[in-house]
Amino acid sequence: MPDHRHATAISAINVRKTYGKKENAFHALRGVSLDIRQGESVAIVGKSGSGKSTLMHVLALLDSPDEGTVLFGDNDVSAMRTADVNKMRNTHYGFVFQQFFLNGRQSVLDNVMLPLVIGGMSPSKRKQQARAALEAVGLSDKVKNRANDLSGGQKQRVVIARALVNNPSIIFADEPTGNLDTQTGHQVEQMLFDLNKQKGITLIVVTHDPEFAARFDRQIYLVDGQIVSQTGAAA
Ligand SMILES: Nc1ncnc2c1ncn2[C@@H]1O[C@H](COP(=O)(O)OP(=O)(O)OP(=O)(O)O)[C@@H](O)[C@H]1O
Repeated sequence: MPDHRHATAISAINVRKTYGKKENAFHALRGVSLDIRQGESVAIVGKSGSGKSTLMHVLALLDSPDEGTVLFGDNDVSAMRTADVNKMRNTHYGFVFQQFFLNGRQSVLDNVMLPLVIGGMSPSKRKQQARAALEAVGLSDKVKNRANDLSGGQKQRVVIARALVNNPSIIFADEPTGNLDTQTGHQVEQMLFDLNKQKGITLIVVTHDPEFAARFDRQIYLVDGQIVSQTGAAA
């Protein structure tokens, strides 16, 4: 068996991203290169406007760079067709993003099943997988509740269950504890690290919180769209 523990999960090579044109152009990423190993936990940190979310979106294949490339394993994403990129993202990635809201009027189960509906899985199989994901985040008793009728921390656990439901190899999270009180935030943090350590899921997180960032294998600091330093045991 090949040893995948130190294999590269994602690479960015000289990635540049500019918003707007001419005198309104804003260079959000100015030549970012990095490798993230399978099973690694990485925090992307930096001031507001430094390019954290832009980098996350590019790595997560939700946005494409203007220059440079992203590799997912051995796949050069810039050479792939959009439909294949979408399929790869849907199969391998899980998202804990604030802009991917839950549908408050739908049941918890329906919300968690959504990525599998998009992936075309059969109804009985997707129900089974969604229940397993909800069990993993301790919400088996809320399967039938409307998502609106949950606390903030429970909602975030539903979002994590939805991120987990396709058994992803990577989870991307943008400020996953941003709207939560300290104690609930710590529970959500712990849940993400447990998935990283126990299931070997690569974890890539944007955060403003220095204490949270310090718990990752590596911290990547962005200033004005460039990586200025990397710290941590894995740096
Ligand atoms: N769609 C867009 N159009 C124009 N400018 C944009 C767009 N998206 C982001 N920007 C600009 O690019 C820069 C980087 O934005 P980004 O969201 O990546 O920063 P961030 O480090 O995640 O910030 P925050 O911590 O405030 O979320 C910012 O100055 C922002 O104004």
